Amino acid sequence: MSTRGEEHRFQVDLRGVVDLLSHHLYASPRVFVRELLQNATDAITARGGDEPGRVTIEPLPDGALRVSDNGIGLTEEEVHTFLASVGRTSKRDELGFARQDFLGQFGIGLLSCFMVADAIEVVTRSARGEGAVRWTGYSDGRYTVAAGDRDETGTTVTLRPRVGAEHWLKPETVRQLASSYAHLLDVDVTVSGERITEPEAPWEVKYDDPEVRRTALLDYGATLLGSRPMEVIDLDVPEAGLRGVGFVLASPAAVGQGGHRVYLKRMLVSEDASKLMPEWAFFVRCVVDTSQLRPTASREALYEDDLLSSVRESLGEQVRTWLLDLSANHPERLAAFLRVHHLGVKALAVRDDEMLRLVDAWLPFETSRGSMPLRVFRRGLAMIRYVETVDEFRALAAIASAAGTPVVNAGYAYDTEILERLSRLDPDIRVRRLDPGELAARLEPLPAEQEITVAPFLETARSVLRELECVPLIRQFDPVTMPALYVISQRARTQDAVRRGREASDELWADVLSAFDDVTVEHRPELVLNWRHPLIRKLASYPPGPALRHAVEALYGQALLAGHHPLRAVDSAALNRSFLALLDRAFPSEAP
Ligand SMILES: Nc1ncnc2c1ncn2[C@@H]1O[C@H](COP(=O)(O)OP(=O)(O)OP(=O)(O)O)[C@@H](O)[C@H]1O
Repeated sequence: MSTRGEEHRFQVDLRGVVDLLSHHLYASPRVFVRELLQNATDAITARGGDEPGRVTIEPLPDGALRVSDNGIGLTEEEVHTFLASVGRTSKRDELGFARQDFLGQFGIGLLSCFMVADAIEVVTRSARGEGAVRWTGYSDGRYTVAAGDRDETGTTVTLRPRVGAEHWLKPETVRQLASSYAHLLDVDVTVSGERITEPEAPWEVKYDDPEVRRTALLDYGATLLGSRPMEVIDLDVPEAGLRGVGFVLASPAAVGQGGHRVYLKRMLVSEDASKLMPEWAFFVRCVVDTSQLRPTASREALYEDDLLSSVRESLGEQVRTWLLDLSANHPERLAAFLRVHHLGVKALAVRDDEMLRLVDAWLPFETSRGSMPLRVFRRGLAMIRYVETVDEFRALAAIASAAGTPVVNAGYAYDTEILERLSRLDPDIRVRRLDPGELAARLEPLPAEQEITVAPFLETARSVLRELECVPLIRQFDPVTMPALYVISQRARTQDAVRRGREASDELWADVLSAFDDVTVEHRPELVLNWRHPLIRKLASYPPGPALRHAVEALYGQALLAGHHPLRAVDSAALNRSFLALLDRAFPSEAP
């Protein structure tokens, strides 16, 4: 037996290959139009010279489609080599890399025509001389070569539709596909005699007035996006031969949603390309043309390589620069931007320090000092305090601010995470959730001699509130319009939760939970009565008795309601009881 066996060649079954392409490579048969156009433009590039490139697309009355170019053409030998072997291409160098001038590189593009055609006829005449050649390939793998009938250099490809795929070759379909793929090509492309190519990419058109250019580009964005974008950003990455524009959407977008329109050497690759921009720039939709990025084999997406990742970085940088320029020179436009995209920007600020900085400097937060960016709010404060719910903010903002403890309302999505991350911008920034208990402790007590005079009233209040598991305090605070404030400290809240859990659970759990219940110290919610309120002063001078007890219950209920605290059954009962009793006192007898 010889060590070196007989050599054989692979037999490739064309039907299997086409099946593979149509089911696993291309998303839709529509790409055959692009592959034909790409081959034609590559051939025009290969020919060079001064003659303007022309591609003529003609849907024929019998349902066939004819695509002609005045490119370099093929000799008979090349026809055998390139058209009849899968994976052969004239556009790769010896090392297998795609040559700079062409987009084709795999030698499979023409096969995509078999998704819509049973037969492909190529009539070609090479610029290198020789006569014209006619090659006809069939989807079952046969092909024929004969002398062709063609005088000018170039190639004509004719597709005869396969049964069921006729609609792909219809004039309207072809026109629409060709113009979507090829409208930016710098060769002349016509469909049924109508020119579909534009002389220049919209972002390359020169204008004397930058405002006129901006308006024209925004109009262009409107036609692409279906609604007018709010801003347009020029994009330029020379090392990737990339130029284009980014449109800032005028309505809120979600992170990771919607892609970009990418042209490769002016041929559309994708209307929905992802990964071109960093994730945080979710509010931008790009339209770019690049000469250096690589397409995937289907040419429907960009190949993820080092160049793409450096492009992404540099585009992100350009959007950042634009944002910084906006904040420095057009604050009103930045404000408009944030009004639309604040939620997305906040979502990113939780992960991206640059966005965090932007939020800190520019995004208005609701605070007890009014609506302002955090950077302004925290000026001169050793500690940023926030409350976690909108209700808590409504209840505490005025008091906190009067007590010299300004607070931020962190009751909306991402607020707490953003606040807790602020120290990443500056390690000196300290942030803490406001504990209402701590706030109560900061309210001003009464002078000692006054304390003594209010002692009897406080005693009545204590006995009324004991049943409601609450303790009274008297302090003087602003706003004077607030008679009483219900305060539940974080520790009281925890203790309360444990107790409620224990009541609702079985014995075993009750034992487990009681281990957490620090019985040695009672942390009760507090009802802080405001000495500055005239009603409280009046009540303090009142003799103890049922009227005073009902007044305390009513104040308790009102404070719960004002702070949007949940009402337990006992709380509602106290509120009802006091309300009716006080009404009854207001109308002691029948009307005269
Ligand atoms: N219109 C044309 N004019 C001249 N040569 C052509 C034309 N169409 C195809 N060819 C030749 O046929 C070869 C194979 O074309 P095909 O479209 O299958 O692959 P490709 O363009 O080389 O690569 P890709 O698979 O990436 O498109 C090309 O390399 C080219 O040499």
